Amino acid sequence: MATASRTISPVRGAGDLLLLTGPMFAGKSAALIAHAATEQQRRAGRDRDGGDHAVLVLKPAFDIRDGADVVSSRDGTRIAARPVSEWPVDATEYGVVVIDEVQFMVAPHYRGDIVADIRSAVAAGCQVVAAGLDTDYMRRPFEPVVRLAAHASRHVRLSACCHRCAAPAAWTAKLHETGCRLELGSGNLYEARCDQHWAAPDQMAPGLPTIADVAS
Ligand SMILES: Nc1ncnc2c1ncn2[C@@H]1O[C@H](COP(=O)(O)OP(=O)(O)O)[C@@H](O)[C@H]1O
Ligand SMILES: Cc1cn([C@H]2C[C@H](O)[C@@H](COP(=O)(O)O)O2)c(=O)[nH]c1=O
Repeated sequence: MATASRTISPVRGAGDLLLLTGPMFAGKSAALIAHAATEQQRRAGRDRDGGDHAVLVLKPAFDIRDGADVVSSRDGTRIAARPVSEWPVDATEYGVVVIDEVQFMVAPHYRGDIVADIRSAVAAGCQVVAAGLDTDYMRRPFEPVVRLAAHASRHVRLSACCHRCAAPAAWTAKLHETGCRLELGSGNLYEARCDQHWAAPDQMAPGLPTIADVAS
């Protein structure tokens, strides 16, 4: 007697886009990694190829902050990722495509239009999860992220804790002006700030204690 095939691969339903935004330190990468890991586990047991073509994790090749081929969160979690500077031709072979730091996917770091690329993947049936900063250190919108919001079936805006008072922080502040809008960095150059404590680099109050200073 013939046994029924255990699975069909790749599993393909209706595509959709989940967008995760917020300032730095808000947990965007942590949420993205958790989502990718859950989908990898769920689909590994279900897909005929053991999940090899289940989840594709992408990051901009420009972002080498924590290693070229990994997405990592400040909470210590990490996941292997493919660095890209254009949309990969095999992306639609995957059921789920997860993308971190989508604000960097613009010229000269990315060839093409990331919003159009993601929309094509969704139209082809991929579940896309994208994370990125919605605003820069001057609170100016990051264009691809704001455009993506118009196409997201779900949009979750996360907040961080203000580095100055621990209140919910919607903004990122840059500690000194360098003249670069796109500049890799972490706590050395940026802080999460609430409405009360956000300031442009040239307006930074010197000597203001951080929550770390207050706690120690
Ligand atoms: N000011 C802060 N506000 C919130 N979380 C912080 C802060 N500073 C450090 N963290 C840590 O950073 C983690 C989130 O980091 P990460 O996932 O890298 O965020 P994002 O990708 O949004 O920058 C939190 O779970 C927490 O452990
Ligand atoms: C505000 C701001 C940030 N960046 C850079 C700094 C980091 O390398 C990333 C954000 O990483 P995270 O995972 O969200 O912490 O973006 C920038 O280039 N320009 C900015 O205005």
